Amino acid sequence: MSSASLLPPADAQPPVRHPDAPAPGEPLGAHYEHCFGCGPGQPHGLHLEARAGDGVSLTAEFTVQPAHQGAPGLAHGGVLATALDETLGSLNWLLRTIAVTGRLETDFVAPVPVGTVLHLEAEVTAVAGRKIYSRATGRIGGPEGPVAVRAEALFIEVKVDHFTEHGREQEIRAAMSDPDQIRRSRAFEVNP
Ligand SMILES: CCCCCCCCCCCC(=O)SCCNC(=O)CCNC(=O)[C@H](O)C(C)(C)COP(=O)(O)OP(=O)(O)OC[C@H]1O[C@@H](n2cnc3c(N)ncnc32)[C@H](O)[C@@H]1OP(=O)(O)O
Repeated sequence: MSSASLLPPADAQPPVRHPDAPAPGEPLGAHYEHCFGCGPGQPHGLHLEARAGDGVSLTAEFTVQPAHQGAPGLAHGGVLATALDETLGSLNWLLRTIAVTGRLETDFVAPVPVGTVLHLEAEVTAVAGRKIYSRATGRIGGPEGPVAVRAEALFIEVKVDHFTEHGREQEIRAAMSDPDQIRRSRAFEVNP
């Protein structure tokens, strides 16, 4: 049961896949090397790998590591929420919109043991102005296995300034002098 703020308003529109979005099956890659969700430069990060699906949908996988435990041998709930957040955030690549999580509601349906591959799928359900509504599920035992976690979210579109104004200066400076980061950020730029 989702809260009222996750129900799209009456004037919401179906999402529109950007013409330059990666083709279905293509990996999306990391949006930032040091992202805890997807970055290759985070030793204990989730190293989540997402692939574009049809429309504004995607799939992703994340293998639960010993560093991700909450209880002995089981994934921490916050880490599972991170996997859902990252998966849902990756949808914005397909819209070519920069957006951050405003609200994330998570159901933990079954425990997820260490060593498990969490098979995630996510889709944008509606867009209303700056508000992007989406949902995701995570399954264990295979892409068709039982649901272990699910989430609904509201992402809010922001400008690149959101990061440059709020982020710590040393990381912002490092990111802005990294040609790969500039290339990834430009992918989001929308022509006026
Ligand atoms: C370079 C490439 C890198 C790309 C980088 C991509 C990173 C992805 C990483 C994974 C995702 C994350 O974890 S992102 C990190 C976690 N999230 C954050 O840090 C966000 C922190 N929060 C904020 O900065 C702010 O609250 C914002 C930007 C979300 C919203 O502030 P704002 O811009 O002033 O907008 P505001 O007017 O308040 O809200 C706009 C509309 O959204 C609604 N709204 C706002 N927040 C909520 C909410 N929590 N629940 C319900 N509704 C909400 C408002 O009612 C309003 O509706 P109406 O009146 O218009 O109807």
